Amino acid sequence: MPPYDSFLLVSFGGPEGPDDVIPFLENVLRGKNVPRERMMEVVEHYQHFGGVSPINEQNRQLLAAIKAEFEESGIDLPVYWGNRNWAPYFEHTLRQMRDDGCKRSLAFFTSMFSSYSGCRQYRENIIAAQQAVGEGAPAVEKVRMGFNHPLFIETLAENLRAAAQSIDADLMTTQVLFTAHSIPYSMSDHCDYERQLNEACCLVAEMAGADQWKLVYQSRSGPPQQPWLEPDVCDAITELDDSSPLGSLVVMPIGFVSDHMEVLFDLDEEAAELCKSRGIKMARAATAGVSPKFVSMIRELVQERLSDDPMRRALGDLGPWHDVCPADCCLYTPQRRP
Ligand SMILES: C=CC1=C(C)c2cc3[nH]c(cc4nc(cc5[nH]c(cc1n2)c(C)c5CCC(=O)O)C(CCC(=O)O)=C4C)c(C)c3C=C
Ligand SMILES: [Fe+2]
Ligand SMILES: [Fe+2]
Repeated sequence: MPPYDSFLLVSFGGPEGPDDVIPFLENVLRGKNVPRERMMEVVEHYQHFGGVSPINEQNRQLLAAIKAEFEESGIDLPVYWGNRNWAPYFEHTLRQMRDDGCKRSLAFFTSMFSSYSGCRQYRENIIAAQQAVGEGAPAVEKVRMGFNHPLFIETLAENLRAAAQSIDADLMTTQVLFTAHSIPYSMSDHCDYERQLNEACCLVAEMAGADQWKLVYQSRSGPPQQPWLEPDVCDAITELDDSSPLGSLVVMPIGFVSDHMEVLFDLDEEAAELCKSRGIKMARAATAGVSPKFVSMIRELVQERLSDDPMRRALGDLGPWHDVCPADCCLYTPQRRP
């Protein structure tokens, strides 16, 4: 194998104007069992913010921060960026990389937890793009999942403490809700999504000194008869507040690496409104975004693959995740509508 000669940021993509919203969502939902009405609801969320998702701008900033971090650490790899659902698409990026002479690339996926969507589907997308580019397309290998990396856990623990401080809440007594994207059981049954999420929540809560926490879900898209991971964040707030008034609440979107539309709408609008109507003081903790420790974690995940050193840093009980996905990693057999 040739040595690694480039870095690829692999992400989701988002619309950059009102006319992009429907074609973007059609890309997202291709092959997924999601009713058209749910898609139209999400169209409204995006249009509410002018049809622009913050995710692309966040990825541009992340890429610039990674480039600077590599330069500072003496890592001599050019950086590239490709998306699943919006430009720059993988095919375009891989073609550019081939033209620039890249043969073998290390990729970071903007998903910290294993699932079809965050692991296997990206690998399938990259294979399809390599086939489309044809002869000379670079090989792409992903770095391991970073859900239990000390620098990820430290970043979130700091953000959790800052959110609690912003509403004068004591984390020893305040309810914390960690949220992640809900997925259908047909997906979660074949991956370690829940196990990794629970581990990361435990580690962040322990490091931040948060005693009362719960993992909940958001952004469910499936038809009502299909089971998806629960409870939903708003149902959880209602239930907890009904059983004993919450007073204050900290919500941390642990399943998302940046403040994109799902965070802005489902948490900063919907959950915040619910809390306001119930007199609950709510703070939403920041995502990892481009915080220096998170960028350093990405650099460390790359550096460990460039060296022969088998050392892999990880906190908790699950150990460092695999460098190379096994054949059955994150399978998904969507139940299609008849
Ligand atoms: C069957 C599973 C999923 C459906 C249906 C689904 C619909 C859907 N998702 C978005 C927007 C985003 N989803 C993101 C992450 C994400 N989505 C799923 C699963 C489904 N989404 C998972 C398991 C994950 C986490 C792993 C990952 O891919 O990141 C993100 C974040 C992406 C990022 O890079 O941060 C967005 C944005 C929409 C609009 C949508 C349809 C209604
Ligand atoms: Fe999603
Ligand atoms: Fe996987």
